[in-house]
Parts: sequence; C-alpha cells; structure tokens
Amino acid sequence: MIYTVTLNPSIDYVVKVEDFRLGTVNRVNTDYKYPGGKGINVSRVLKNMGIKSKALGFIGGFTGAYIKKYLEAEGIETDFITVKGDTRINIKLKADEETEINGAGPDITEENINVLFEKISKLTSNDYLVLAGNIQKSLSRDIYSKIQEKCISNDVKVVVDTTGESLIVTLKYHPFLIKPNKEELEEIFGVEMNTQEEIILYAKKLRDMGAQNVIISMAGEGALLICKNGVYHGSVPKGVVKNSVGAGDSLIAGFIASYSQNLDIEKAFKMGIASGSATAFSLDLCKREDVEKLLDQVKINKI
Ligand SMILES: Nc1ncnc2c1ncn2[C@@H]1O[C@H](COP(=O)(O)OP(=O)(O)OP(=O)(O)O)[C@@H](O)[C@H]1O
Ligand SMILES: O=P(O)(O)OC[C@@]1(O)O[C@H](CO)[C@@H](O)[C@@H]1O
Repeated sequence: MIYTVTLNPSIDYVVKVEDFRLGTVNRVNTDYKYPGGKGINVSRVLKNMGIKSKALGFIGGFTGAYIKKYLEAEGIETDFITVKGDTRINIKLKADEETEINGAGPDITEENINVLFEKISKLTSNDYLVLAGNIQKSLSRDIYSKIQEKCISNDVKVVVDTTGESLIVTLKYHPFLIKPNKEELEEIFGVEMNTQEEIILYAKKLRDMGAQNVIISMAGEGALLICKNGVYHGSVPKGVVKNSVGAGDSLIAGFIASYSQNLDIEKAFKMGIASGSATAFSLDLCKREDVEKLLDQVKINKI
C-alpha cells in the first residue's frame, strides 16, 4: 500500500483575476476549490492513475471536513487525525503572475503526533510512505526523520518532499526518493547554480549524504535523476501552462505509480515527468489519459 502523509493539508482556493490591482477591491473571473497539501495531491494523482493509496495527516474544523469528504467522494481512502484548530486555506492567485498565499495551519499537539507515530509503526516492507509539504510551527523541524525512525526497521520505502534542514536530517535514514526543485537545491547549499553540471554536482552530494534516488525538478527545463545507475535528464513535453500548483507532487505520484508496478527507475522517471507536465497543463491535477498523451514526448537521456 502507498501511504501519503500531509501534516498541514489545505483547501486550495484558486482564483483567476484579470487586471489584478493591489489596494483595491478585485472581483474574480473564475474560482475553484480543491483539497490540497502535497501528500494529498500525491494521493489524488495516484487515484487518477488507478493506484490505491491511503491519505494520512492532520485535519480540523469545517475546512478539514471538506477535504475528507472531497477525497472520499473521489474514492480515496483516508485515515486523518482530527486536531483542534481549522485546516488552512491556501490562496492561489492567477493574474499576470502566479501568486500564492499559504496559511499557517493549526497547532499539532504531542498527543496528535503520537497517534500518527502509532499508525506509521504498522507499515511493512511492501509499503511506500510519502512525507510531503510544510511543517507547522508547532512541530519540530526534524519531525519527518522522527516519522522515518518509526518505520525504518520495517524497511518501508520512504519518499521525502520537503526543504532545508527538515530534508537534510532525513538523509541518514536513506530515503528511497527525495525531490527538491532547483531553487530548493540552491537554498540547501547556499549556492546559485547556473549550469547543469553544477546542479548535478550538488544533487550527487545529496545521494552521498544518504538519499537512494534524487530527482531535481526544474519546471519547464525538465528534471534530473541521480541514482545508482547514473545520471539522467528528462525533457518536458510542449504545452500551455494553466496551473502549475501540484506539478512537483504529480511528478512524485507518477514516479511511484510506475515504479510500484514494474520496479524500473527509468520508466518511473519518464512517467513522473509526463505527470508533472500534464498537471502544469491542466487546471486541476492530471488525469491518466493526459499523462499517456504526453509520455512519448518525454525524452530520457543518460548523461
Ligand atoms: N512550464 C512547464 N512546462 C512543462 N512541464 C512543466 C512545467 N512546469 C512544471 N512542469 C513539470 O512538472 C515537474 C515539476 O515541476 P517543478 O520543478 O515546478 O516542481 P515543484 O517546484 O516541486 O512544483 P510545485 O511546488 O508547483 O508542485 C517538472 O519536472 C515538469 O515535468
Ligand atoms: O505550504 P506547503 O505545504 O509547502 O505547500 C502547500 C501547497 O502549496 O503545496 C501544494 C502544491 O504542491 C498545494 O496543494 C498546497 O497549497
């Protein structure tokens, strides 16, 4: 089974505003509400690809209940822990530029965390665990590595999608996959990277530090995969970007959807990129048929 953990889910409120002006009343042209948060996006894309997963994490209030209902209506199994505060609302403003305002999210108590630990400790070597997204202020920065500790002896394949120190401390437990984007890689090492060679150099350091597989996503420039077989670049298909929110999560979902079926890392990388692009070219997250249409356009080259 594939488990996704979203510590800080959100309702993503996507608003399109033509001629947006700061400091005045703006009226939306169109708006949409989706259940969001990185792990939840992974679960939704997996579902669209015909793969079962269970969404874990913390939800609260009417906003949390909305997310649970939405996911269950889509046929996604959930096992959320209910907390006291309200689940956050994240605003995704589509005007001339894309602007995001992400909420802080409710406080999580030690008791809440212990319930999550208990669920995680039951996972087995057949399971994948996706730990993705922002960590609320009330939680310690090393919460993902503490979650890893709970299932390390059970040989669970752990995927971590977070940034900075919270990511670095997970590496000692050899996560199966990490996926920083280029900007996050630059932030980790405090270095501006201008060439592919530089990006590969630093991505390799993350593998040396413990990650089994490293994907560096580079939006319209595609992605790099650093794994035990070597280094690969994947190009992206051509298309019109409609909403890139969740493109990175879709890359992860497409990768796991493929890898969990055939254990072929190159195929999984290709499927991941096609899924990321299919989401960037859609309003909501990608559907299986969108991904299949783009797959042949993704070219994987060994470097
Ligand atoms: N402009 C684009 N054109 C084609 N594909 C894109 C574009 N932007 C993103 N993608 C696809 O999505 C993947 C992930 O994108 P990106 O590097 O932006 O991830 P991210 O920063 O984690 O995204 P997010 O935080 O929005 O989910 C890329 O590798 C690519 O496959
Ligand atoms: O605040 P975080 O957890 O870093 O990011 C949350 C978020 O921006 O990530 C997803 C897209 O990747 C959205 O669904 C969600 O709103």
